Amino acid sequence: MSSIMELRDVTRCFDSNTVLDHVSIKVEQGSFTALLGASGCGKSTSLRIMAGLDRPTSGEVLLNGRDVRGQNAYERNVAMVFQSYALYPHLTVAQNIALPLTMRHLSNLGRMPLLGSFVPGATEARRTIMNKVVDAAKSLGLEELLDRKPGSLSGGQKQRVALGRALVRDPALFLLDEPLSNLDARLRIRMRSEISSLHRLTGKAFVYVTHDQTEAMAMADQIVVMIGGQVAQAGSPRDLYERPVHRDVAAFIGHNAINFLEPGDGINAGDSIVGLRPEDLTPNTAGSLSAKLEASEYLGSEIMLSLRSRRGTEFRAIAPGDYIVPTIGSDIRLAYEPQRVHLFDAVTGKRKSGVKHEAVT
Ligand SMILES: Nc1ncnc2c1ncn2[C@@H]1O[C@H](COP(=O)(O)OP(=O)(O)OP(=O)(O)O)[C@@H](O)[C@H]1O
Repeated sequence: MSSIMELRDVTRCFDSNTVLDHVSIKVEQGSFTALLGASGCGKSTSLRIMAGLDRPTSGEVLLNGRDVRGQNAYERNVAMVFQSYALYPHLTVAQNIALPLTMRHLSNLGRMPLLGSFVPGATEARRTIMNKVVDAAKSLGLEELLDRKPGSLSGGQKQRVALGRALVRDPALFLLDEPLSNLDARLRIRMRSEISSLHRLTGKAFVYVTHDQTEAMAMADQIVVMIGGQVAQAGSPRDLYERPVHRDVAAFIGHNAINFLEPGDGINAGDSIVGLRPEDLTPNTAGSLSAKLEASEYLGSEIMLSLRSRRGTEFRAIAPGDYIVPTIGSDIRLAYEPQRVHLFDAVTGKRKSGVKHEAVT
């Protein structure tokens, strides 16, 4: 498959501050790529460079295989959706959605409400634009709101208008910068599936910036994990969950924070750090790992157990919802599948393979 967008060895410095450090990212045609990482890791800067709103200090930016470093944002066929919606408060929903088309297809005079009708071709152009606006509004459930002003809309509706404005441009690439972070948790989940549907509907590539791993896991087919201005790992959600190349990636991915156990915590893996997810560790009287039970949280379908190793490390395990929780303070045994153990170098944090590990009983 060919890339619609590629950052090739991009570095971006602001004075002496290197914000992107030799970043390479490939976005395939029609894919959904999430740029995931903590605040300040360089996600937005990468997206702005893709959009043409910022330029790399060195490295290449390829849109459809062509170097676009010399092109401004408006010359690239990409649409960007911001967290802040960036809507014009004095324009109606229809006018906000139509804006990129009116700017492109109507002259200053043609845009004027009355005089515009005397400009040759303007009426026809307006009709075409209105049809596109109505189509976009239909696919986003905004038909009823076309005459309203942004001030009277909810956060979710405003974000839909911002998406509509991107949609009417029929761009080659959609760039979305934390578009859901101003919404409450329930609406975020709903909008998440709406954005996924929009992606399927358009068949275009989406690049989506987020610091929320759940969002990235739920929507993306490629996740690019960025740490400190570098790409730590790029791959499918499953790759990243099952084979994180670094302990920091392992710590970032997964609904429950992964446990890191050190030598002496009960699993002998030489001097490696052992990564074991709570969902891969469960109470079992025949289990090989022993720990003190410190607390339990009943979550309905499962019970989250907080434990402490004999060396003093805190970690967590998950028991099924019908597990009879022993007295707090007692020692319990836990089992895990050996293939679910991740081993990381204690110094570099890099994933190790081929190192044996066994429980110390
Ligand atoms: N115009 C600028 N001038 C100086 N420093 C900047 C500029 N833009 C970004 N930075 C710095 O670059 C770093 C990366 O910023 P960026 O916005 O790309 O991070 P991010 O991962 O998107 O973070 P967030 O999730 O908080 O938006 C930050 O330390 C930021 O302060």
